[in-house]
Amino acid sequence: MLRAARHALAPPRWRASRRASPLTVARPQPAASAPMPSRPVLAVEGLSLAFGGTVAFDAIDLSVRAREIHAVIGPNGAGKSSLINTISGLYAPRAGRIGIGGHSFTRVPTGRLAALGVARTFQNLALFKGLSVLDNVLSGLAEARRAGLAAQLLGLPAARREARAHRAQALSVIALLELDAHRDRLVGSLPYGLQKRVELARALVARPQLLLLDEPMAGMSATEKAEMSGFILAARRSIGTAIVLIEHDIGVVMRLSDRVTVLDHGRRIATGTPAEVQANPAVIAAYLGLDEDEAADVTVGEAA
Ligand SMILES: Nc1ncnc2c1ncn2[C@@H]1O[C@H](COP(=O)(O)OP(=O)(O)OP(=O)(O)O)[C@@H](O)[C@H]1O
Repeated sequence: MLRAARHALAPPRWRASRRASPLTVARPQPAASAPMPSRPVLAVEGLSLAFGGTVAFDAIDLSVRAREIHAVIGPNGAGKSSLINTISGLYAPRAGRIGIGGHSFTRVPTGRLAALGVARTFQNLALFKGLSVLDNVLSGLAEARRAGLAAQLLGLPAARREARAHRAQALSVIALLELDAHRDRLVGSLPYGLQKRVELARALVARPQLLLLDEPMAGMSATEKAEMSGFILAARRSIGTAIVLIEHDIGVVMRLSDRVTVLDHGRRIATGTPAEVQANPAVIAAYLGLDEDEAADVTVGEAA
């Protein structure tokens, strides 16, 4: 029986023909035409994590360049979320190092993430539902606030200047993500797709060098996914942010990403361009539950 059944990654049409690669997705436009600088903003080396006896991932290398959109994909339980959670300091790895912007850590200090230029979103929404869109976006600048509480309460000039600058920054990202019309609405009153967009706005407001997106399109309709993909590209274009993207929709991944890393059972089995990865027998095998010889026999469609 195909193991694909356990993979939420494979849309039904991929399973229809055993001879069609689940990764065969036309790529309408290259995601990035500009040459990329070589220095990575994220350099993960030999990273391993276990929960007691359960290995979440092992000996993972991952390098993300400035302005790159780098997807991390893999079947359920492959270790994707655990990897992002470790990169953002929520979990302590048992081995390996994480380099961020010239600093190297065995465990990333979560309290310094914003200062390191890293922002993230979560698989499940983590917004202040009783606050407006604007206030939620402003909360993404809480760690950037320099004026002390007393200065803010007393309305001292430095605190007022900072508040004005932060508001302008928040309004600019709200405009970028086309949330202007909803600016003063309570987040809890918005449809789910818009709440995910607010979460993206909050992550972007501090203009991070590196953005970690854990399933930003989960639960979205095809139209909402297309919109969100456009906003992710706009963020990269306008802010220059490098993005690590965990996403189950392979079509989205293939269209958006510059490079893709594939995990399976906690191991990295491939890294390459979308075209390289979708032609890789080990990747096809992981998705279809075939051995590599069988996978080599699977028809792989051409990437544009
Ligand atoms: N907090 C935890 N405690 C114990 N085991 C965990 C924990 N989080 C993850 N795991 C285990 O680590 C492995 C990797 O899980 P992880 O959630 O990172 O995979 P994933 O690729 O993100 O899966 P999915 O696509 O379903 O979200 C799995 O075996 C999972 O059961």
